Amino acid sequence: MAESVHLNRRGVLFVLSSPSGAGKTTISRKMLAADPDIALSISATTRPMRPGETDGVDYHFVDVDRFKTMAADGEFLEWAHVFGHRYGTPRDRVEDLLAAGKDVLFDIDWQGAQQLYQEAGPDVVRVFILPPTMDELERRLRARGTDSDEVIAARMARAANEISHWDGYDYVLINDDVDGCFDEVRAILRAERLKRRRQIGLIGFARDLIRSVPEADTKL
Ligand SMILES: Nc1ncnc2c1ncn2[C@@H]1O[C@H](COP(=O)(O)OP(=O)(O)OP(=O)(O)O)[C@@H](O)[C@H]1O
Ligand SMILES: Nc1nc2c(ncn2[C@@H]2O[C@H](COP(=O)(O)O)[C@@H](O)[C@H]2O)c(=O)[nH]1
Repeated sequence: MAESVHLNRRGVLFVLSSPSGAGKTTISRKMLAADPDIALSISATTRPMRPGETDGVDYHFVDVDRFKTMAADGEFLEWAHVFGHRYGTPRDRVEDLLAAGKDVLFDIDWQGAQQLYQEAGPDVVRVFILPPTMDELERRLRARGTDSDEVIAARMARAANEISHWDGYDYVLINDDVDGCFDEVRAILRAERLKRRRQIGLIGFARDLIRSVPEADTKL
């Protein structure tokens, strides 16, 4: 049997953004459950914890002073104000995951996606998730049952602004059906992992293959 070949590859920084309620947390959870090679970047936030959330799992819940210190100390890869609170991506966890050979999943808004792209360029893959309609977006926010009417109104008011950044993304999906959208997200990740520029040592591997043919005609 032929020897199997394994090339290492650069990790993917996989960003999911959407207006609040379109379903990125739902899709993220499915991805993490289905794929041991990708792990979640756990953001720090100053927003209050929701029922069902766990500190250190869903977010690191910190107060404003702590957040400001972390930002001043350069602990964030990116951070932004969203819905009147601060949210940021701690640098250490992302670097540790990449060093361990994992891909990293980010559930962040368009401001974070832009900053991350400035930091890490083509290692970043940006996916934007749209709701099928704005009525359905509001229905999902209400059905989630985690936010007051006031919070839901603020999120709906901001949704159009968030959607207006759709063209800053590499892929745009409509989350009509969760399973269908999840399949599309997985297909994107699978294809992105195979991209030539992510394969470390591919140039040398191809060159050695060519050189291993003594009489090779490499001229066109
Ligand atoms: N395709 C879908 N059809 C119906 N309901 C959905 C679909 N996708 C997600 N939902 C539901 O919509 C609600 C909002 O989804 P979710 O919390 O994943 O949104 P989100 O984009 O992560 O929001 P936020 O930015 O506020 O965290 C949840 O109750 C989820 O179960
Ligand atoms: N720029 C960043 N945006 C983030 C980060 N973590 C989460 N988010 C985004 O905030 C909103 C609201 O999230 P919610 O959990 O309060 O509903 C949503 O769009 C998230 O994607 C972050 O570290 N940086």
